[in-house]
Amino acid sequence: MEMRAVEDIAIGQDLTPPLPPLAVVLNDSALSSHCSACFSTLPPHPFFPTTLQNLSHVPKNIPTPLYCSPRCSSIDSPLHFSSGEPYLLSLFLQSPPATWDDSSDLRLSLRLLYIFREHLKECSFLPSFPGSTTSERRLLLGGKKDYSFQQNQNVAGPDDYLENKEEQRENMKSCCHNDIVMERIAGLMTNRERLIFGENRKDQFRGSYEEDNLKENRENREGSCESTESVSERIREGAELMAKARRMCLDEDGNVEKQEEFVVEEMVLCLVLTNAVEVQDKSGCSTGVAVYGTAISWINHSCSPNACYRFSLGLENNEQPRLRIVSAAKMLDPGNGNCLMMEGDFQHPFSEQNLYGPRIIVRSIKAVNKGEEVTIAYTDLLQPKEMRQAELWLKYRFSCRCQRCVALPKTYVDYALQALSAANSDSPKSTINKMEKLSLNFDDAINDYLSHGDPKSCCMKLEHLLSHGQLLDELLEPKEAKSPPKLKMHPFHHLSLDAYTTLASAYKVQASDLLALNYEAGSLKLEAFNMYKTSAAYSLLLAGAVDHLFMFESALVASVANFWINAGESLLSLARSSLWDSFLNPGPNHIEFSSFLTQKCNWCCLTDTSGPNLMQLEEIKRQISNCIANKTSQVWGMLASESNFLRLIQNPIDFSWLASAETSTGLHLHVAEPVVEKGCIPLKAGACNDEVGMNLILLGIHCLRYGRLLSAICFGLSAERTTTQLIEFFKESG
Ligand SMILES: C[S@@+](CC[C@H](N)C(=O)[O-])C[C@H]1O[C@@H](n2cnc3c(N)ncnc32)[C@H](O)[C@@H]1O
Repeated sequence: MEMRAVEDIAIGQDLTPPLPPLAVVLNDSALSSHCSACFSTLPPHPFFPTTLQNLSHVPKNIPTPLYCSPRCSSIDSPLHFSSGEPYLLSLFLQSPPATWDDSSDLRLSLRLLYIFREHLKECSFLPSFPGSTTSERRLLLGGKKDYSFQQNQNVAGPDDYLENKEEQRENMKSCCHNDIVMERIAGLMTNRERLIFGENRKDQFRGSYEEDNLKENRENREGSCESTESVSERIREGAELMAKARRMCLDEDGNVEKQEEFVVEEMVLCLVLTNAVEVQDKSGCSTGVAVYGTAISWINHSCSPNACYRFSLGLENNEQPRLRIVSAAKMLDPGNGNCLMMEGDFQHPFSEQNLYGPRIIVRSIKAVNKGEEVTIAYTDLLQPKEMRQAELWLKYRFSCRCQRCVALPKTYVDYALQALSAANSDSPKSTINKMEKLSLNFDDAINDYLSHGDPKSCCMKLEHLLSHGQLLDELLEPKEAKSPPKLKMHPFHHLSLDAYTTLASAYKVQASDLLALNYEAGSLKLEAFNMYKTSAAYSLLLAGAVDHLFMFESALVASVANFWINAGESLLSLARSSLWDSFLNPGPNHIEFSSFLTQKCNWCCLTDTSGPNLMQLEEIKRQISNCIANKTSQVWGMLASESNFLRLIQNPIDFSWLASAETSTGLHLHVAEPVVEKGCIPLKAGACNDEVGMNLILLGIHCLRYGRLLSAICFGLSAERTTTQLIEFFKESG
């Protein structure tokens, strides 16, 4: 299945109304901070579950879902208890499973399994799924006696189907050897066979591949043989836990036989692994996981997608668009009733409460023609091709054949994400080995910060790796101690991009740790100030490097928007910091800050409060990025001064200097010439006589504005702050 546009659609438009999930759960870590029904942040006195179930059966001392209102509690808690979720949480706590570190996918699967069975009991006939409807019905309802269904006495319950346990098992097995039943439940693909057994029986790779792609696909698949086993082991362990939880919920002992098969649980778990999307809050942090209906779950992946999605927690008052995508099958045959039933018409038992859970909205990030396939990204698009392919194969068992993946030679972006600088003169084979080791060394350095809370060691190691491309064991015995540092990791390499993200955060943490230590000590203040500076510089470098790649791959818009916003906030926080008082007199803190935000920039539409008209997007983008380039050239020297690595970067926005750094070693990295117009007219500085500080503020405002403009493309104008809101924001944070 795939989804197509029903009409021509411009960039930055919603393709769906906000669609409610079939089922949704919070991550384990968000259970105590967010409402389990609507995902909003919990109030100081949250509400507990109101349940219809017999509470005496529910295990004690397990995390309880909390709610923002009695209404949310009454919507969600019956499902929480009926599905067996509390028992799964208790099993998780008693003996944490080896292959699952968070229970959310398993709890989501339990909820879906319950919902599917409720739905089947309420329908006198199954929706027109292709294939044997009877076997699907038998498969899902043929489980053990389920007391939670007793309320529906007037419809056929599971017991009416199969009383005998052996018969149930045999029936499940036979159902599962029916291809069609294995493939889908409620129209959603389970992918169970491929996930558990590796290759599909039908060779999905047969076809018109170019030789190179065939070879590469084979290598990716061979490389993941071992991981196929670990994936199936994980599914098996998860399904067993689900089965135990369901049996405990049914007032049984929860024992399962050693060789028992948990086919139904496996199918629903595989459906979750194949279709679930990670729910994120406004700041991009993952809060939970959800499965949506076919309108969303039938959207395929591309590494250069034309759409993205966002979540909406409240009711959006503005006019809601209709569904502007349909399945390819329906597009070809609009009268096809089978398809009609499958497209968004599946109603779960809680459908009257259509406000349940965070709703999803799909949005175009490129212009889409009528009839064109609508695609989204299942993976991080800032990974090079081989990494994306390996991840997609591991998680979904398909080889992506999108335009970006089949391009020969590779696209510029994929080339750049793996490029080494010309200073590297090793043979290709030793380069591959070295890169593998380097990658481990980067992971190790980042781990110092993330797992061991040691930002200082992390920064030291990462900067050394970035500027020398030298393995850490070489670091102990420097071979070329006297030679000047050379830029060996390319600034666009994916490891470099990861490193900038970590460095921006680790320097900021170090600075606040220092200030917390002793705010009054002058030397510490200076050190902290320098760390804030370096952190802002890394944020700017990250935004500049990804913006360069964005010029060649417009699907990177969501990432680049985020990086510009972070850079803007980081630069403005630096400019607003009271630490300036110690080193600059008078510092930019003395400037009437809001006057900067309200002044009109002569070269771009900085103070356009009505929000950008997306039709003029290209022009606005060009103007703002010119201002950014201009201001950057005036502050970069100051920002980069404390880091050996950053001093090697001549300009973090305009990378034309790299072309000359690429010497004669056979690597010809094409570096685009950025469109930079000189002579951005400075805003009127008012009483300010500190040029650096003023430029820093102007740069920060432009970065923020540019990031918000790009973010409006992916997430809508509501995500874009007006100038007035910006002033409020900085008044609060100042
Ligand atoms: C969420 S579903 C997408 C809809 C799916 N095509 C269907 O028929 O229901 C995810 C599954 O679709 C398939 N898929 C998605 N994108 C694909 C792509 N670019 N190439 C091949 N298969 C893809 C994979 O089997 C994947 O596990």
